Amino acid sequence: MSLFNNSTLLITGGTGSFGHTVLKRFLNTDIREIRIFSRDEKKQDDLRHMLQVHHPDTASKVKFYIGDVRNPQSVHDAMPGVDFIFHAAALKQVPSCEFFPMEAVHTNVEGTNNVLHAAIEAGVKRVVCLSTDKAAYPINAMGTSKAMMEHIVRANARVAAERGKTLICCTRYGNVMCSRGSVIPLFIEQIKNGNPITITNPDMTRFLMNLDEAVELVKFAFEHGDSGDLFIQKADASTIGVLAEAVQRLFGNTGTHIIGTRHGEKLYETLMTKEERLRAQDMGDYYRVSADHRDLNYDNYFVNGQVATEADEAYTSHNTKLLNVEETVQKILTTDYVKEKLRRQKDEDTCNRL
Ligand SMILES: O=c1ccn([C@@H]2O[C@H](COP(=O)(O)OP(=O)(O)O[C@H]3O[C@H](CO)[C@H](O)[C@H](O)[C@H]3O)[C@@H](O)[C@H]2O)c(=O)[nH]1
Repeated sequence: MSLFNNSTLLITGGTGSFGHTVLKRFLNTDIREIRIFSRDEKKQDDLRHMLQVHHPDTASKVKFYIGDVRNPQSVHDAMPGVDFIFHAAALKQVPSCEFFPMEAVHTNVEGTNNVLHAAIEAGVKRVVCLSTDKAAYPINAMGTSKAMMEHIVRANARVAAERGKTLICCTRYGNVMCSRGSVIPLFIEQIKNGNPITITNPDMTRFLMNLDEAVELVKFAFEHGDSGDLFIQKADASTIGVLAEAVQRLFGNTGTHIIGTRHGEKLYETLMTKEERLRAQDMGDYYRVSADHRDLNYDNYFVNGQVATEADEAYTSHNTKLLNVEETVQKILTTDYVKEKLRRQKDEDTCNRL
């Protein structure tokens, strides 16, 4: 019997890549209902049809709610009967949030607050919120809004823990390979169209994760999280130059074109700050960073002597293991997206030969 036995799971932003992967993982379990909450009726309709075609026996477990995390009433209306929430709804594109930062505030900051207030009010048992490495030492609007989201998670977790019903925690992960709007699908399309691939800066590094790993992290947080915890998955990284070569090795070389760093981009990402690293608990494949459970009466927590406040180094995509081209090829081959694109390419090649 799983932890989800006979329960209802709500996924905000449920029609995205993360939601699809959660459905793939949980649909055939003893879960009672998966509730998809999102804004776009077309994406919901596409998902509904996909379920009808590929999962006719279990499709009825999935229920669709049109709404927007920005709208507290729509969030409230989706809550009755919910046991657990994976909060994935977000604006996540760095350049677009730079141009429209208030939109990031509305969705990532206010939207998260709406979800957590509604969850606490409805007595939801557990909520896992999804954050990003861009929230650690943020320099762009998207990362800053996600950093604020993490603070809102901790503040609401504290209130919820006092009331004793809802456990709220958070996960933070790096780039999810082949998620919507990300660089690997762009490189593949550019190659397929015979164009050079556009590289911002070949020396930039990014943590690489696949969608299954992202879901695994959320599941780990769900199973092991205490109130206000932040969970981080250990991950390898690669430079964008190496990533580009790996994609070219699989799909062909149509040349490269350097376009320069985009608005708000960092040379490398930080998954865990120096301050968090000092108090992180190593849990094998994951780190747990517990919330500071003191209240505002600091006199009660007086400690003699000097207390260290930071580790020597943050955990970054520059100082984690950097994959070489072959290792990056193997890593990107773990994604369904790349496997499917290669299979189609092979079919097209066979057709052309006939
Ligand atoms: O034409 C391009 C576009 C991007 N890149 C580089 O490729 C890397 C990855 O770019 P993505 O656009 O895929 O990802 P970002 O690091 O910008 O992160 C974005 O995509 C992630 C998904 O993996 C998360 O959603 C994240 O929140 C979101 O900001 C970056 O170093 C970027 O500079 C290029 O070289 N050429």
